[in-house]
Amino acid sequence: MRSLTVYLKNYKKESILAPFFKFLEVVFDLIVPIVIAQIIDVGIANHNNGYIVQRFSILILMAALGLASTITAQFFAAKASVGFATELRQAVYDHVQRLSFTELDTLGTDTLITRLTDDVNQIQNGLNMGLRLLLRSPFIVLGSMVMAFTIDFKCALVFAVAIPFLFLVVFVIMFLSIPLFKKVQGKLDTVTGLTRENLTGVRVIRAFCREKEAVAEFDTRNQELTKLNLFVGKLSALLNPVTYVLINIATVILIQKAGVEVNLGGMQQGQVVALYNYMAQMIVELIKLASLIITLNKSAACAGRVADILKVKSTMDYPASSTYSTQTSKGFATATADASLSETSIAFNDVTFEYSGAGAPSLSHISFSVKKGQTVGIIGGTGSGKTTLVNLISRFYDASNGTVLLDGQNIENYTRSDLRSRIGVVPQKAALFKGSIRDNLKWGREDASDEDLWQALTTAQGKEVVEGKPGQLDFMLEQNGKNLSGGQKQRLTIARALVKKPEILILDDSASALDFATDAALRKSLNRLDWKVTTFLVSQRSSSIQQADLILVLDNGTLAGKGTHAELLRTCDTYREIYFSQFPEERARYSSVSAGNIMKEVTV
Ligand SMILES: Nc1ncnc2c1ncn2[C@@H]1O[C@H](COP(=O)(O)OP(=O)(O)OP(=O)(O)O)[C@@H](O)[C@H]1O
Repeated sequence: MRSLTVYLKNYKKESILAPFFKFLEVVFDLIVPIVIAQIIDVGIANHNNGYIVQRFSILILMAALGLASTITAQFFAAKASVGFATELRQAVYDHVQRLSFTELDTLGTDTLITRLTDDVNQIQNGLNMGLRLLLRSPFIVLGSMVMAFTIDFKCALVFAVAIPFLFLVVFVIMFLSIPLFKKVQGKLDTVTGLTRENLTGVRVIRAFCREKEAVAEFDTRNQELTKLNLFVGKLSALLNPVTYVLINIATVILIQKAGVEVNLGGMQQGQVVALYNYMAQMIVELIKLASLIITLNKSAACAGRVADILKVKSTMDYPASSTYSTQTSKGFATATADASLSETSIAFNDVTFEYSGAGAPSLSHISFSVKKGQTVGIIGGTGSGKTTLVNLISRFYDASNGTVLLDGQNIENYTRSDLRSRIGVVPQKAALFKGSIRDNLKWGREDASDEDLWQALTTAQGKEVVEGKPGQLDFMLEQNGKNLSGGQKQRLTIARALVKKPEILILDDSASALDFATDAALRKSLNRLDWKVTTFLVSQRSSSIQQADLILVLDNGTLAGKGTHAELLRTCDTYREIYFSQFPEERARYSSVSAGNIMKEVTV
C-alpha cells in the first residue's frame, strides 16, 4: 500500500497544503469557545456592550477565516486525490498491458476491472477525506484537551480519561473491519464477473431458457455480497453509538464537576460553557473520525488489492533491442552461421507448453520447420492445441520447454515491436473496436493509405461489406463491432492483419463464419499476395487446408502427423479420420485403391 504513495509525487504541495489549511481551521475553531467564555464572563457579567461587540466581531472574523481555510483545504485535497487516482489508474492499466497472457489468465478479467474502477475510486475517496480529516480530528480532540487544561485542571482530567477510551473503541472496530472490507471487494469481483458473463451471454441464456437459473445464481451471489456488506456496515455503525455513550458520560461528569467548581467560586459560568463547547466539538469530530476510519479502511483494503496487481511481474521479457544478429539461439546456430536456417521462417524445436496451473501440458514435444512463403495448415480435434501452437508463434506465451525460432533465431531475442511488425494475427474470436472501419483497419499500419485499406479488404473478401455500408471506410463500428455480422467481422479482422503486410500471417480458424465459396476465394487471393508471406491456417475444415504446403495434425497436444494432404492420407490415421468424416464419399474410394496409388486416386 505504501508503494502507491509514489503516485502522489506530483501532488506533494497539495498534500501538504490541504492538511495545513485544515490545521488553520482547527485553530480558529478552538479559539471560538474561549471568546464565548469571555463574552459571558466579562462582557455580560460587567454589562460591557462595547466589549461584547468587539468579541463578537472576533467571532465573525474567526468564522470567515475558518470558512476560507475549509474551502482552500477542500480545493487542495480534491486536486491531490483526483490527480493521484488518474495517475494510479493509468499506471495499473499500463502495467496490465505489459503482463503476459499467463499472468492475465491467472488474475482474471473481472478482478482487473473492479480494481481499475471501483478500487481506485475508493482509494481516491479515502485520500480526499484523509487529507482533510485525518489530522483535523486528532487536532481538535487533543486541542480541546489542551484548551481544557488552560481553563481548569480538575475538569480537564475528564477529557484526559475519556480520550484514550474513545481512541481504543475506534481502533478495535477498525482492526476488526479491515479484513472484512477486503472480503467485500472479493465478493464484488464475483458479482462483476457474473454480471459480465450473463450480459454478454444473454442471447444464449434466453435461447436455452436459462433465465431462471441465471437470475437465481446472481441472486445468491448478490445476497452473499449484501450480507457481508451489512455485517461490515453494522460493525462500523457500532462506532457512533459507542462513542456517543462514552462522550455523554464524560459530559455528565464534566458538568457535575464544573457545577461544583462554580459553586465553590473556583470557576466562572463562561468557562463551563467553553468546556462544554470543547466536549461538543469532540463529539462532532469523533463522528467524523468514525466515518473517516470506515472510508480509510475501505480504501486501505482497495489499495492493497491495487498494489497486489502492480506487484505482479511479467514472466515474459523482451530485449531492449533485438539481439538475434549477435546471439546464438538455444540449440541452433545463428542465421549467418547456417545458411539453410535463413530460408526457414518458423521452426519448433521439441516444444512443450503447459498453461499456468493447468496440471498437464497442452502441447508436447512439437517439432517442425516451415520455409518462408509456405502455407501451413493446422488441423485437429477440439482442444487438440491448435490455438496454443499459433499463440507460441506470436509469443503470447513462452514455451515451457524447447524453442520457437523465427528466421532461425530464438523468438525471445526479438523486441516486442520487431516481433509484432513481422507477425499478423487474426484471432479465433473477431475483435473490433468502437470507431470507424478506417480506424480499425489502420491498427495494422498507422500510415496505410485508403488504397492500401481497399487492397487488403479486397484480399480479405471484405470489399463488398464495406462498400455496402453508409460512409464506407468512415462507417462507425459499435463496441466489439456488434453492428456487423460474424462473417463481416471476420473479413475485417483479416483485412486488418493484411494491412500490416506481415512476413507471417496467422489465421486462427478465422474463416469459420465464411461460406465455402468465400472461404475458397479468400485462400485463392491469399496465394496471390504481392509480398512473400508465410501463412498459418488453423481450421476444422479439411477443405480449407488441403492445398497447404505443410499440414500439421494435432491430437491431444501431440503432433500426430505432418506433411502434405496426400502424404498424410497415406501415413496419418488421425488425418484420415478427420478427412473422411468430412468427405465420407472419399472413404469408399480410398478403400478401393491401394495405399500406393492413393495420391493419384484421391481428389485433392
Ligand atoms: N488459458 C488457458 N488456461 C488453461 N488451459 C487452457 C487455456 N487455453 C486453452 N487451454 C487448454 O489447452 C488445450 C488446447 O487448447 P487450444 O485452445 O489450443 O485448442 P484448439 O485445438 O485451438 O481448440 P478449438 O479447436 O476448440 O479452438 C485445451 O485442453 C484447453 O482446455
